[in-house]
This record gives sequence, structure tokens and C-alpha cells, in this order.
Amino acid sequence: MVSSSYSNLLDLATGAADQGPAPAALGALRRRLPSVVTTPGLMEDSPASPSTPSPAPRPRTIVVANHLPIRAHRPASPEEPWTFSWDEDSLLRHLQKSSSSPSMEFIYIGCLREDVSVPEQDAVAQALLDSYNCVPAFLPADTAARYYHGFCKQHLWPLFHYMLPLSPDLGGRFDRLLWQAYVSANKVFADKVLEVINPDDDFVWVHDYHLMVLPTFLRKRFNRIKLGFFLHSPFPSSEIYKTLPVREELLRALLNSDLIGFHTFDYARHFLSCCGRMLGLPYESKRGHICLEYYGRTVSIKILPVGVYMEQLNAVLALPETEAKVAELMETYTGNGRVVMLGVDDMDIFKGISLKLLAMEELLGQHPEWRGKLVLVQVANPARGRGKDVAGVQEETYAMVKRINEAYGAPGYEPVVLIDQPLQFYERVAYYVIAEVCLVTAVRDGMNLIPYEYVASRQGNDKLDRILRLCKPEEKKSMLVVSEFIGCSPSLSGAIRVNPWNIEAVADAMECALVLPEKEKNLRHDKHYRYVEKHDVGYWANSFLQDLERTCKDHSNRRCWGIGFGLRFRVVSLDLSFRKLAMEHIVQAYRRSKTRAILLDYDGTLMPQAINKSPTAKSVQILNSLCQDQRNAVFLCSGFKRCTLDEWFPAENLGMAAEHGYFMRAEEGRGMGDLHPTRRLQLDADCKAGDGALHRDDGRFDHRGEGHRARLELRGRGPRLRVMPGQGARRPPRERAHQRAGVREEHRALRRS
Ligand SMILES: O=P(O)(O)OC[C@H]1O[C@H](O[C@H]2O[C@H](CO)[C@@H](O)[C@H](O)[C@H]2O)[C@H](O)[C@@H](O)[C@@H]1O
Repeated sequence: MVSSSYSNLLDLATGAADQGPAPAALGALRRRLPSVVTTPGLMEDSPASPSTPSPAPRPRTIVVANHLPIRAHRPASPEEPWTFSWDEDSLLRHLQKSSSSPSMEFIYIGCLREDVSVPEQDAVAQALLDSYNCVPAFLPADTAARYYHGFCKQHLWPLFHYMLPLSPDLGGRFDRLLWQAYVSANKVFADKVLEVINPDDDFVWVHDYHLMVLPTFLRKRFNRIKLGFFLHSPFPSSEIYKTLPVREELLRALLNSDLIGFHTFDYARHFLSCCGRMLGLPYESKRGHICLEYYGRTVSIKILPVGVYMEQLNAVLALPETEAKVAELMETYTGNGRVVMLGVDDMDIFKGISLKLLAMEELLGQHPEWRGKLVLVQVANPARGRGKDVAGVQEETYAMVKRINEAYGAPGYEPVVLIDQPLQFYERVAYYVIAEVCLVTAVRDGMNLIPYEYVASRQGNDKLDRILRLCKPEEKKSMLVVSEFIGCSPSLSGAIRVNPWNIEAVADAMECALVLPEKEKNLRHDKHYRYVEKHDVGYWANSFLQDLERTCKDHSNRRCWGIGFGLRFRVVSLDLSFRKLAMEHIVQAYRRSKTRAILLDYDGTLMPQAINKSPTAKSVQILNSLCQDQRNAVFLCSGFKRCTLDEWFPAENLGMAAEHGYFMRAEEGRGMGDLHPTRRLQLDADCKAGDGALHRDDGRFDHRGEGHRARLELRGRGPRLRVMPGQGARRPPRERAHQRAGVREEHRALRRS
């Protein structure tokens, strides 16, 4: 299937720059080398003789993310080596541990959270590779700061969470230096992938907004790379996204992936609208999958929210320290007749902690019966970004907690308990176990797994049931109050959904969550638990990787050409049967034929992409002589204005579609000239007057004329005109029949042309 979005087929046809996969020899060499090489040195020959058939390679997925799922421990003295351990809280680690394909090997590429000095880097890289299959990316300190704290945290993160940089104090204005650092950092990650990849066999899975231009670097090197991308943050509405000065670069870079994943339907919808509105790319549904066609490549869209790692949660629930902590918390709270509501959030501007506190204040104000009884335990993890906005959130939180506790507290009773020290995972789980309600009032969050963790923890186990004094499994319950602006919200149909900005409504929802009949709480819990257990992180990862494999299975049946510079690089992919037209074939066919339709494009095809866009005298002369030949129907398509084309191409008998088909001039008696003349003139006249023609964002022009509606579609498979009887003035039946016949004829004429 050939894309309608080729901009320059001549570029493509010169084909010299086929940057397809490495030639066979290089491919074989790469396979003979160990998969990963990080330190220079002599390689031993492969033990297998050339005639020994090599075993089928083990499938590998290279997982690339900003941070490795590793904790690095700095040595006490420079003589000692660094030590490492897995970061058991990392989603990327969970992804591997819950993979359903035991033969799949995972390699991780990412930064360490700790700074490693340049002389130590080789040893650290080797140790990580040998023991953890991890390849660290080391960024120069200034690039790292500008890339992460700069472009990621100051620009992308706020914008993707709907915060516009309206002033230097609010969000911060776009800074091109930070953008350049982002691109450079992505390039460092790309180089690491290129060091380890077996391009014919390996899958690459890139994670999150930190690495959005990485797909372009990778596809540039290996045109047929099997590449997936998952965005963990929200993808904002196109009205927000389009304010980003590098909006097109990021979209085009993502489109160099084969599969792009989002947590929710809305994020995917926003991305697709951006592709439609900013790049003119429509999407389609192919056998139940949403796809975009980008220069002949199929880019699939995956909508699947991530899940929690159930095995780990169950293991932590069974720990003796968890049981001890649960018993301790039961004594502190339940033993004293308290009911706990729980919030667990990073202390950042999008988590809505202060809105939650306002709602708690409102609840206690409106419902005196809860005073002395209800406790909001708010766990606040340290923010991951830095800046005055974070300090502002902290200040406001402390002030509000103080105010509420002063207003409604009593000796031995604090309505709000703020825990702003990092908790161990088992401690957090213990809080989940004893909490009657979990509250998430973030104003924006990509997904947020806190409600899932809470539900799974409330399911608990037999021992915890005894500590909680639950007699029957049916008595298990959990209640969720969640913001409608977070990614997990659509999956939690039993949660009470709130607009976190509506303080009274949140307070009502909190109260409702407390007083709902027990039976109702049991049912909601059961429903959520069944969902959370099934849709765990393994389900998510396996489903993504399966879709990636499916999307890439045709790669070897395509011919690929890389075109475009820098971040405009893209791959044109064509069927294997596609052949470059040879001049002698054209000349022979031209001589043989008696009736010829010659369709020409004037935007970069007939003439080079030049500053002076007017045709050369020679082009005009050739065009004139083509038009003079009675056997030829010549038609010129262009994005230029009609008056400009009229001036440049005075040839008689030349058909023309100006402004990408908005204006059509048919060469009389042929091609477009076969259109029903009255209708065509009427349409043309109306369009000229700007009357009744409506340009839509999806590349369609709708026109309402007397008694008919016309739609000119410029996207997809090329210009198409559909004329339909309208709801306007009704005509007599005979005239209507005549009209329909005319419409059919127009249709046929257009298809022919
Ligand atoms: O702070 P960063 O290092 O830039 O990382 C951003 C966040 O990444 C992770 O959260 C995101 O992915 C989660 C899982 O898909 C999702 O639940 C969450 O909504 C996303 O924001 C990480 O869990 C966060 O701590 C980071 O802030």
C-alpha cells in the first residue's frame, strides 16, 4: 500500500541512499559478536565453525528508559567498587519479572540516578552488563541537567499535564538550548542501543516522554528496526499540544516507531488529532487496530493502561513486617475508634494535595459527626523535579495541615496526619490495608497506580483478615474516590469519580464513600479486585510486545528508503514489487499509446525544491508541447494559488487542480472536463465566493449548494469529490433522477482521473 503522504517521489526513486538493514556480511558479523560490547578489546573467534548452523537466536527486547531499574551504591572509598541492586519498585523490573515468555531476554538501557565520574564509568558499565544485563547511558553533567530538569521537567512534563508557559514564572518560556540538550541526550541513548542491537531480531521498547525523539535516531540507522514506544504521561489535547514550538518534530519522531502505546483512549485520541491537524495524517482502523500510514509504513496505536505487579504485592502482604505494621496501625487508629482515609502522592503541583486537604476541611466543617473520628493520612513522597513550584506546594500543604489540625483537632486526635518521610514499600502497603477509603485528587496524572495497589492490598490474605477481624472473604471492601483527570479513572468503574477542583463535590464524595452500605462496598471491591488482578503489569507488557511483533511482521517484505534531514527524517516503505520507472520504458509506452492521461505534480516534483518556485522556460515549453498533442490529456496538481498557476502555465488544454485541489480547472472535453458542467461551475463559483464551502480540520471541504451537498476530500487516497443530494430545495423527481445520474457520472469521471 503506497502512502498518499509521499512528498517527493523523485528523491525516493534516486534510491541511492537505501539505508535498509546492514548488508548481509555486516549482519552476520554482528550476530557473531557477543550481543553486547561496552569495553574496547580483542574479540575471540566464535567457537562455531562457519558450516555449523547457528541456533535460532533467543528473542530479545531492549528496554530503553530514562532510568535503569537499578540502585547504585557509591563505594565508601575510591579503591572499592560500586555495588548495585535491582530497584524492585521499578515498573521496568516488574515488566521483566512478569513476562509470560521465559525465553525472552531483556536488556535495559538508561541512566543511573547517581553521578559516576568519567574514570569509573567503564568499570561500572561492565559490572552492570555482566550481572544485570543493563547498559548505562552516561550524560555529561550539563547536558543531563538541561535535558532532565530543563526540557523534561520544565517544558514537556508541565505541558503534557496541561500547564501552559504563560509567563516566565508560570511554567517557564520555551528555551531552545534545553531542547538541544534533550535532542543530544536522546542521541546518547540511541548510541547505546546501536552498540547492543541485533537489528534483524531484537525488539526495542522505548519508555516515556524523556525519549520522544529517540525513535528517529534509531530508524535512521536501521530502517526496519522493530520499535515500540509507550507514553506513561498524559498526551494533552491538541489545543494544548500545538503550543509547543517543537510540536512537529516530536510527532514525526514518534511516528518513526512501529507501535505507540497510551494508557487511555483520550490520550490516543489527542495524539491522533495532532497527527491529523498538524501533519495532515488521517488514521484508520485495520482489523480492529487503529493505525496511521506514514510514508508507506504502518504505525499502530495501542491503548492499554499499565497494571501493578501482583506477585510482588502479594509477597509484601505476606511479610511478617507488614503484618506487624498492620497490627500497629490497627491499634493506633481502629483501636481508638478512628476511620482512616488514605492519600499517597508525590509532592508536586499536579497531585492536588491541597485540593484534597480543602475537601477534608469542608467535610469536617459540614459533618461534625466525623470530627474526632475521621483521619486523613497523607503520604507525601518527595517531588522528583525541583523548582519554586515544588517549594510552593510544600509550603501550602504544611500551612493547610496546621490550619485543619488547629481547627478540628483535639488532644490525642489529629484529623490530618502528614507523612513526608519516604516510607518503605511494606509500610505503605500496611497503610493501604487499614484504610477505609483511598483518595486520589490529582489534577492530571498519566495513570496513577495508587488505587490499584490499594485495592490489591485490601484483598489481603488470610493472616491479614484475622488481624483485621474479617470473618468471611465476602466482607472484604475498599472504596475509591478518584479524580476524573487521571489515567486510571476510566478503568475503575466502581470508584466515585470527582472533579478535584470542585471542593464541595469532593467532600460529598468522601462522605459518600464512608457511609455507603457495606454490601455495596463489598461489591465494588470485588469488581475492582478482579480487574486489577487480571490486568497486571505482565498482562500489559505481554500485550504490548505481542502487538509490536504483529505490527513488525511485514518489515522484511518492504523496501525502505530513508529521506529527510535531522528530525524530519522518515522512512518511505514500499511493497517489494515497487520498481523505479526506467526512462526507456516510459518512452516506449508513450510512443505506443494513442490516448494518454498525464498527471503532473508541481510541488517539488516537476521542479526542484528551490527558492524560486516559478517553472523554467524549458518546463513550460515541454508542457506546451505535451498539451498540443491531441492524444494527451494533461493535468497539473499543485498547492500553489490558482492565479499563480494561470500566470506560470498559460498552455491551452491544460487541466489544473490548484491549492491542493480546492480549485479545479478541467481541460475541456477531457478528464475533469467530463464533470457535469453546471454542477462544476456552480461549485467553482460558490467556492470562489467563499460561500457554502467549509474547510474542516480533517482535510475535507464540505460545500452546500442548492439541492446538493458536495464533499471534496484531499486526504487519504488522493482527491475525491462526493456529491450528494442535499436537504436544501427539493426538486421534481425527474430532475432528481437526472441529478443522481449526473452525480454518478461525476464520480466515475473523478475516479477515472
Ligand atoms: O519524574 P520522572 O523521572 O520524569 O518520571 C515521571 C514519572 O514516571 C512514572 O510515572 C508515570 O508512569 C506511571 C506508570 O505508567 C504512571 O502511573 C504515572 O502516572 C506516570 O506519571 C513514575 O511512577 C513517577 O514517579 C514519575 O514521576
